[in-house]
Amino acid sequence: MTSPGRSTARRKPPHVLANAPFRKLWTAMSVCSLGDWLNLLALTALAGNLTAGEDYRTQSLAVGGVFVMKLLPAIVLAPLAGAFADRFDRRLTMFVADLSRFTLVLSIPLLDANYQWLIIATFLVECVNLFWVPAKDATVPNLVPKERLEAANQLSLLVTYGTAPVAALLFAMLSVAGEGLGSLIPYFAERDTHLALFVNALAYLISAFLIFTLRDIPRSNVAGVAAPSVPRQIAEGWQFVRGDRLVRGLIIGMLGAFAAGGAVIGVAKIYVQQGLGGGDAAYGVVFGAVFAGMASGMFFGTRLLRGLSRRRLFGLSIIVAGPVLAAIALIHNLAIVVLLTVLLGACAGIAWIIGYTMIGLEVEDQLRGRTFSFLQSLARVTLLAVVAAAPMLAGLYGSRDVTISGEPVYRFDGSNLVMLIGALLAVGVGLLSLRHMDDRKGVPIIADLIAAVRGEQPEAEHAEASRGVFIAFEGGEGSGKTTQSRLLAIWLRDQGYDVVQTREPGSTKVGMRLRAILLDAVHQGLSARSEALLYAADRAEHVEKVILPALYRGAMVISDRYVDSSLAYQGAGRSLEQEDVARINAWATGGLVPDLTVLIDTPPSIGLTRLGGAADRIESEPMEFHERVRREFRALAAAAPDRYLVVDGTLEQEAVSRLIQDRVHEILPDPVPREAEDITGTMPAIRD
Ligand SMILES: Nc1ncnc2c1ncn2[C@@H]1O[C@H](COP(=O)(O)OP(=O)(O)OP(=O)(O)O)[C@@H](O)[C@H]1O
Ligand SMILES: Cc1cn([C@H]2C[C@H](O)[C@@H](COP(=O)(O)O)O2)c(=O)[nH]c1=O
Repeated sequence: MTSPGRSTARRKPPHVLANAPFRKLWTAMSVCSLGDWLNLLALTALAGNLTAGEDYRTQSLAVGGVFVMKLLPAIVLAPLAGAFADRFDRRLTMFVADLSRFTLVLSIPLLDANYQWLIIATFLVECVNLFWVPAKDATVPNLVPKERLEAANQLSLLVTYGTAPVAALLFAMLSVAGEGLGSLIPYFAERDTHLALFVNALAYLISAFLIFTLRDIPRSNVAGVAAPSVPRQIAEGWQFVRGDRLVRGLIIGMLGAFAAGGAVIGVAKIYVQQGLGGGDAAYGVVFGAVFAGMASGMFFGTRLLRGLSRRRLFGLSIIVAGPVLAAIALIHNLAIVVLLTVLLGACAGIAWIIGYTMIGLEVEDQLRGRTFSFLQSLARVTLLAVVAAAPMLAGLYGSRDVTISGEPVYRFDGSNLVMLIGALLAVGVGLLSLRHMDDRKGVPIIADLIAAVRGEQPEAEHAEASRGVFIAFEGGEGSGKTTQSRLLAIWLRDQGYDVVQTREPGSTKVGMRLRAILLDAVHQGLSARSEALLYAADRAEHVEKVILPALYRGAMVISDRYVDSSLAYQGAGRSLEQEDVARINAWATGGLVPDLTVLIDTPPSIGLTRLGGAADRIESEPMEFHERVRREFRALAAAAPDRYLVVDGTLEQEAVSRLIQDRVHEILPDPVPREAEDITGTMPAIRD
């Protein structure tokens, strides 16, 4: 038996944080992010406290005003700030921005600011942030080699969001400490949020110092292209998104989740204060619970439900957020609300990570940046609209007591109402995106969920066929499927496996005739539905006559194309309803799903030029057709990453083979079947 062709170990490049200038910038980023979150908490809490004596409506609007001021500059001034970052000395921009933020934040406690100054200072701090962030983003590539850029960006993202729960905890602690300090230093008495604001200002000062000492940032910069305005980004992004059903479903889901989250953020301070009777510390804990939940959802959620289709998990997590939010709205108990908030955050975390990953994989390289900025711009606008509207709505509704025999037994106020509306929105949006994206139509979602919770594979008619291993190769024309399936079969046979190498269409007697009908260029004008049915008919024959018998006897089956080809070519390519194509194929195959699908992802512009001879009926389709096919393949892989290996088909053949072997190696059974070992075990000992 030959040993498997593992890739030779390469020397690991040093961790991106080993790079001293980047480490310094990253430390400044971390301190600033912590300051930013602390700022949000302290200012919304202060707005609530400054209007504590006022009626419910005034208080709601006061807190809402802070959120509006925090989001408004990003929408109005972002392109200007981006252009500034490209034209001026970035180090100086960041240093001056840090000092300005320090002064503005410090002015609030020092001047014992009233609400008007609080709002003005909030707006100005956010304007300054708009200059700091693009200058920082533009600096990272100056400090980090190209191959470590992705790792550097991941670390930036980690501190941007990872500091939120830390800031929430710090805020809760500073609020308690501020109260204690009040009895020692009279200044802090009745000024609960001031200590947090001092710490917030200090964070900006520390960042200013770090940036000042960071000499590696180039002084002059090449003038870049200014970022397009938010409305333009939205209009451009929509052009692409509206044509893609999956991305549309993802964006609807993510924006709905944002809107529901915005509703909670907008009323959180008032809800904790009025509904739960909590102070600033409780507000900090509830705020932190959202982020702790998000982090655990991103990390554990997708791992726990590994077997569930990603598309289903995405929709389900948004739907489940609805009842959780409704429970938060109605149960007036701080401990229970904190636990439910962690669960709510987990749902949001699952949806966010799946959505982001799927968009990243689904969207073409050259469109990805635009799609993300479209999503971000729309998310900002949605958040601004909801965060501004939520407290207003809460204020308009006011607060009402539910009475029994004249006795007040329950208080239902505007924040409860807003959260209930948010809950309904989450359920509606979750259902809508599930409708857009479900890839297992006809399979009951509850059964799927139970199977996933138990760690089982989704149910199929041919569960008993699982003695063998079924590997499918997918990809566009000339991507390298035939080459790689042949090489894999040789590699496996070398190791003693019983291998059946097959293909679609045309691996049975009937199938060969169907292949001729399907691919012969004389059959132009074949209707899309007939085409889909003919491919499904070939597949039904293939599964019954070739694949299942081989799997039953424990063989490794390698098929060049399977169901995904129909979803990509007939579904996306011919624009048939995806769920119809999925349904006829689920019926044709009895639900047999490959253990692993290897997608060889090759741009059609390259794959088509690799083919020799006259183009067949499908190869001669226009380039947009093949682009749609490629996108769908990638989306299918993104929806169930555990069951797919996506390989870059433009790599050298040997490199592609090695990646495939590495992945297949993980699912290989013992080449000698257990029964054979049992038999060997009972053989009489060989004597001379
Ligand atoms: N990684 C690669 N780099 C360059 N050329 C390749 C690579 N893989 C395969 N080829 C070549 O591209 C051509 C098409 O390969 P192959 O037949 O394996 O593709 P395919 O995906 O099966 O195509 P189709 O589905 O259209 O039959 C062959 O000439 C093959 O030698
Ligand atoms: C299985 C399957 C295939 N097709 C298309 C894709 C290709 O153009 C041909 C098969 O040719 P190959 O050289 O053997 O790859 O058929 C399809 O449209 N739908 C399917 O389900």
